[in-house]
Amino acid sequence: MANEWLERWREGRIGFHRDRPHPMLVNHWPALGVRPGTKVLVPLCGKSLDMRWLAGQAHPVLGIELAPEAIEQFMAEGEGVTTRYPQAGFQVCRQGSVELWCGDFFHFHIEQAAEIGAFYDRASLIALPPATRQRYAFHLAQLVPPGSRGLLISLEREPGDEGGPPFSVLPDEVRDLFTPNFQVTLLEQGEPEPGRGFRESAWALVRRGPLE
Ligand SMILES: C[S@@+](CC[C@H](N)C(=O)[O-])C[C@H]1O[C@@H](n2cnc3c(N)ncnc32)[C@H](O)[C@@H]1O
Repeated sequence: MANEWLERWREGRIGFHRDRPHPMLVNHWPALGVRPGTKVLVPLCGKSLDMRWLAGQAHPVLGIELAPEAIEQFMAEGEGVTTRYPQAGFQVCRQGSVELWCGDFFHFHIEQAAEIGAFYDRASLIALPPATRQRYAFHLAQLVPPGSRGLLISLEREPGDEGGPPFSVLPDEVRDLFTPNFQVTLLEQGEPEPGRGFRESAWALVRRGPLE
């Protein structure tokens, strides 16, 4: 799967990338009540402009992405000085308050996640095949402290369409994956995208404490 993503980036097959901040992020993030200054983890971040939007809301951003092309393009399309340094087996690029770690999300561990207090997933869970999604939900839960809030933007394909990525993740699966460690609230179910048949949905997640 990793090779497929690297190939997609090399060949520029990145139909998932949006050229403006996602409307569900813009509409729902403010109501989550994440304090300005809270660092936001963005797993499987691509070169999403959502990270610039979050930075514009006074959030330091830590994105994790496999493909070096994605990170280089993000930096080239942004403004300001880019610094590069190795950290914990990842190559990190920083521009302003956005730092992008190049490597596998599943190799990013709690010791590196110390300052993280919120998270944002658009098209990350749904980029992963079924067997890996459970691992993703568990790994995310390990990285964020109790009380952390996040926004998840998931996707459903038309009934019977089993293709992917992006994979179809139905609301019951979102609940099953995250309920063990998060409070899960459906915020919005969007309309099917014309011509594509995908339908995105926005979810608020709050990391539970050990006794909740
Ligand atoms: C569907 S794209 C979504 C990107 C971004 N979230 C967005 O909304 O544009 C999924 C991204 O995850 C990256 N990816 C896939 N598996 C990964 C992994 N295990 N660790 C880090 N990045 C990964 C891919 O290279 C790709 O850029």
